[in-house]
Amino acid sequence: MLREDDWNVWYDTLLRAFGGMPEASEKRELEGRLTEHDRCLGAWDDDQLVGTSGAYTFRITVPGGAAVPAAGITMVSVAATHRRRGVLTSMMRRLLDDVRAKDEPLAVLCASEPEIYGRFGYGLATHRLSVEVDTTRARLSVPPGTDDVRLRYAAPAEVLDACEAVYARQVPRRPGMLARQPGWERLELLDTERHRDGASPLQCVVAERDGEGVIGYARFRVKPDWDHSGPKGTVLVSSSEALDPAAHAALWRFLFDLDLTSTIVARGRPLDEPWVQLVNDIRRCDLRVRDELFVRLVDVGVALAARTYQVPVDVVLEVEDAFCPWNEGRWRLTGDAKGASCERTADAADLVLSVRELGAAYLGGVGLATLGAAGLVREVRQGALTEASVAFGSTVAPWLPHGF
Ligand SMILES: CC(=O)SCCNC(=O)CCNC(=O)[C@H](O)C(C)(C)COP(=O)(O)OP(=O)(O)OC[C@H]1O[C@@H](n2cnc3c(N)ncnc32)[C@H](O)[C@@H]1OP(=O)(O)O
Repeated sequence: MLREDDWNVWYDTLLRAFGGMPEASEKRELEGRLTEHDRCLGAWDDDQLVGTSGAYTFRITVPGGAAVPAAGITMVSVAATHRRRGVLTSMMRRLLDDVRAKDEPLAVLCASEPEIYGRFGYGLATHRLSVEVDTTRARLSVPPGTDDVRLRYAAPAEVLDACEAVYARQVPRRPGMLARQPGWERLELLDTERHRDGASPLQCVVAERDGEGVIGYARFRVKPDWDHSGPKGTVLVSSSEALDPAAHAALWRFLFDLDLTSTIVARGRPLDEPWVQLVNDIRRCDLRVRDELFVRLVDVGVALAARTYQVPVDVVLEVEDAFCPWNEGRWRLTGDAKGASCERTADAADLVLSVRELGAAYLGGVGLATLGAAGLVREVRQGALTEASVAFGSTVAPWLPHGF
């Protein structure tokens, strides 16, 4: 529990661990408001604060569309003077015990470094696509209906509610997305000098169709540049959502065609980004995959029963979980596209795996068969790995549009 008086020293301790750059006052103020002070931890050495961490009370979309309670572990730092003495380990112990006590079946986080959290049972469940497109060469062939979509510029704050309505309709459609908590929409509009990094203020274009209102939006900045051969500006895309293929194509064609620019940079797109299928020259897009969301099943039975499965599945999982031993043992998972149950069983195991692999596969973005091929899932009953892998899959790539 963080006392109001401790907030500034707590936040400064956190910032110092990330290099000590000061935050713009509007960002600091917003972070202060979004932080759940009753879920923050501090580690103290006498009167010296040497560790910070906390949790947000989220709901995350899982395959099938349910919004499942998940603790968003965040703001983890240990003072460099006290590193590698187990401070993070003791804070994670406390955090996960608290998550369990609150009956949240999942803990999720974005890692500063991917190596840190596997030891605590977090598996890498979603990835993000980063692109740097040479728009002097890459062009989009758009689907029918694209020209019926109207685009207009709008001040980002003025159309925020309409954009949020689009966002809210996307949340149940894609595993990994977080139901927006009050206040979080303001993060999307933060526009400090640090955010701009030499580019323009945040701009917004909304997509509309007669009778339907706003059906998509793109927020971006433009960084102008010129050399001896002419203009070579960059479009920096910060967020974009669209409700249908035509709106998506219209927005991205606009971004590709902006005058005086020759590059689009977008850092956090879903792996199944549709415009990638429309581009004439994929080699000009420089697609890179990065880690995004790590998932930890805190209550294996509740978590596995909360999602649905692409095809009927009946499998006994033997789960290893040294850090949260209450999950260890055998679980019978029975489910299909309508629902599932997951109960303890004394039956023989079909698959043996650690809770980390279960977390990686949970949102349907990483195949159990892929993990099995890496030697991380052991198949005891022949055929069980393929059956379970197909059932756990998702037709939509899981994705988290923003970090936390
Ligand atoms: C969700 C988030 O908020 S992500 C942000 C994480 N924070 C940062 O990256 C800020 C800068 N770094 C730090 O503050 C710290 O170095 C932390 C928080 C990453 C680690 O804190 P520590 O107290 O040093 O970790 P702790 O001593 O509990 O280490 C536990 C184990 O993890 C390992 N470990 C810890 N950090 C790292 C790392 N960055 N890379 C690789 N291994 C690591 C330790 O070596 C140790 O391994 P061992 O058990 O085999 O000996």
